[in-house]
Amino acid sequence: MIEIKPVKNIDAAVSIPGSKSFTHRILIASALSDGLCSIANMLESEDTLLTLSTLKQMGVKTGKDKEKLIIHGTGGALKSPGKEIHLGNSGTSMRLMAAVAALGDGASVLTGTERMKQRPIGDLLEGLEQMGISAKSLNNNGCPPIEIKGKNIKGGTVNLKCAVSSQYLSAVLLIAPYTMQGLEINVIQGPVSRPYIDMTIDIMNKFGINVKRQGYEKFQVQGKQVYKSGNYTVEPDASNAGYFWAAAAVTGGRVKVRDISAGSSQGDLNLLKCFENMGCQVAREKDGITLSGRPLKAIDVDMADIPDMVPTLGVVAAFAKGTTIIRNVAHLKAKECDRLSAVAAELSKMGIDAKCTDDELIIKGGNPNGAEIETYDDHRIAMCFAVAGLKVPGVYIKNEECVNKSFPSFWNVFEQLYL
Ligand SMILES: O=C(O)C1=C[C@@H](OP(=O)(O)O)[C@@H](O)[C@H](O)C1
Ligand SMILES: C=C(OP(=O)(O)O)C(=O)O
Repeated sequence: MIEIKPVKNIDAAVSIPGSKSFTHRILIASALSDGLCSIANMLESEDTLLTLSTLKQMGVKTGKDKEKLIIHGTGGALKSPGKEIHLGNSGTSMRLMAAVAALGDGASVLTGTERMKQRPIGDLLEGLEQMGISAKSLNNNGCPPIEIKGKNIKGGTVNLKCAVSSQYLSAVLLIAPYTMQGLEINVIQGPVSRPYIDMTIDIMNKFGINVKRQGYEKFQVQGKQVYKSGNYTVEPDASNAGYFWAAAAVTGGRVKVRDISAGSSQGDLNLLKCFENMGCQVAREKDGITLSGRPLKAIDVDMADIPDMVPTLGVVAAFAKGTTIIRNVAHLKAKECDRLSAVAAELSKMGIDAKCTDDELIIKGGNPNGAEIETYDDHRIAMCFAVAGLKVPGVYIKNEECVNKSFPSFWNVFEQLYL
């Protein structure tokens, strides 16, 4: 357990490690590419290392060139690992690698933590089956462990439900170039978390693959193609930058996150718009983005597209004047923990009137008190409640090492707020 000490007059500039979502995608596209790829500034965290080690177990060779990771592309010819693959509680690894495993030469079994065994994947398995892949939930409950058997994937038309997770669509898109007939994907529910689909297509384009699309409803990719190898640099993680802008918002200070660009396809940058609507000032510059805190007022906001920023905004809302309503976020119940209940419970411990419905979080701003915060083994709960402790004495974060999932250096960067 770690105690967070309050701090006044924050005026800091911080650097954030590479994006988790881009790292997963670049690792996969590189592994399936036609030659040598180099990756600079990749995120080395629990989750991204799970994706990398799974690729290695599927026969992908890697090396190092100074700080860069080198990946020898396989052209899409993967071998099946021959033993169960553990993907921890990394939903992105589980969903994306479920599709990639179909390129293996035999069966692959993917599993994870007890929580992962409760996180749904059935709609993706149905989609994979429509492409001619055998995809089974081994406990017949639409959750991991799963068994995938593919090889020469037929492709064709897939009707995909993406009301629970956009990762199902990203997964199917990423292997679409490796199908025989190409793929036409019709999204028949959702999608939630839409910017992650744009990020997937962004990476596919950078690796030389064209995706035809009609909004978020229909996607077409030609078959029998291979990703082009090249050199890639991972941009800083916008979701993890959010905690540092939140620190400025809550304390009335100023924090610059270096090297993050307002033009990025990372949807979580839209958290900044929420903070502006709450009264903060944002300067989007060439070398980074700075947020200056001001007196906060409540907002009414739809966060379906940026689920990972809900806990962050929830904590900031506890310090705002009025009642904040965060709408259309049912998918938060299927994350590392049930994040709607977790945020409401921990804010309540801090003396804040906070409650959730099936798809909303409702927070009445006030004067939070200190508390021992339960983190539910969820990195984002640990990081966003740490922000509250910058303003309120007596905030303790339990199991603080759970930040390793996406941001192992979080506590070191956090300390820079005290300099
Ligand atoms: O594709 C991705 O990289 C992600 C998609 C989102 O999940 P959902 O689409 O399940 O909401 C997000 O919560 C997760 O952290 C990363
Ligand atoms: C939901 C998250 O990750 P994943 O789905 O990859 O476990 C997250 O990082 O907040």
